[in-house]
Amino acid sequence: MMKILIATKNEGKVKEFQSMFEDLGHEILSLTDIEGSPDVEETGTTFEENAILKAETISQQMNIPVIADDSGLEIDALEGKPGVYSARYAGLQKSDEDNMSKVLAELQNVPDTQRSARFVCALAFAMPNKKTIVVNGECEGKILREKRGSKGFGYDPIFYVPHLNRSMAELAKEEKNKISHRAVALKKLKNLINEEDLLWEKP
Ligand SMILES: O=c1nc[nH]c2c1ncn2[C@H]1C[C@H](O)[C@@H](COP(=O)(O)OP(=O)(O)OP(=O)(O)O)O1
Ligand SMILES: [Mg+2]
Repeated sequence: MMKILIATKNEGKVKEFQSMFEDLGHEILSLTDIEGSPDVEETGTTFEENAILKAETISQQMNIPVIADDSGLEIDALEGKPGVYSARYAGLQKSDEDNMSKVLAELQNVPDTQRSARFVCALAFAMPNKKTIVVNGECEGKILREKRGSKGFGYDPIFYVPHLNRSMAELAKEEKNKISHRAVALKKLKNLINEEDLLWEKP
């Protein structure tokens, strides 16, 4: 078993990573376990840039392998917004409720046929003295007219998953962790890590 540090302070992400790494039997730590850990400023303009920034900063500081996740919601009717600014869309207090209210208000007059959106996730895996690996995942859906469900985190209650006919917040965690942008990206990362024998024993 290995300890893997996820460079995030988002409890929702931590839970999902813990659950998705269960099969490999690794212990998942996050910045919420480390007192006084720094908040890495997300100065990038793409998910990839921010994921690399978070992973490399923490990996260099702690001298251990680190995975960072930068993710968000792209809404076509808003030309891709909130995008990389998803967490702070309604302000620096980073409130999921305020962010969802802002999106719902902005889409009030947008018809059902034009409410397409996707969750996007970039994962960066930074190791001391090795080249950082970056992978991406997406999950397509539509923005609902009101919140539905109470599972998950972030924008999940207003994100409708057409092929499951439920909102992301109505899915059991096992269901979300099969189809989410984060799950798609993590699967690619696990494959790369195994292929290149980078870190941990093969499952
Ligand atoms: O599966 C998801 N379900 C719903 N919403 C989601 C999801 N994945 C990302 N999101 C939203 C939450 C937040 O508004 C933004 C991530 O922002 P992002 O900067 O990557 O994360 P964060 O600031 O919460 O934590 P941290 O930077 O410490 O990892 O996208
Ligand atoms: Mg952030």
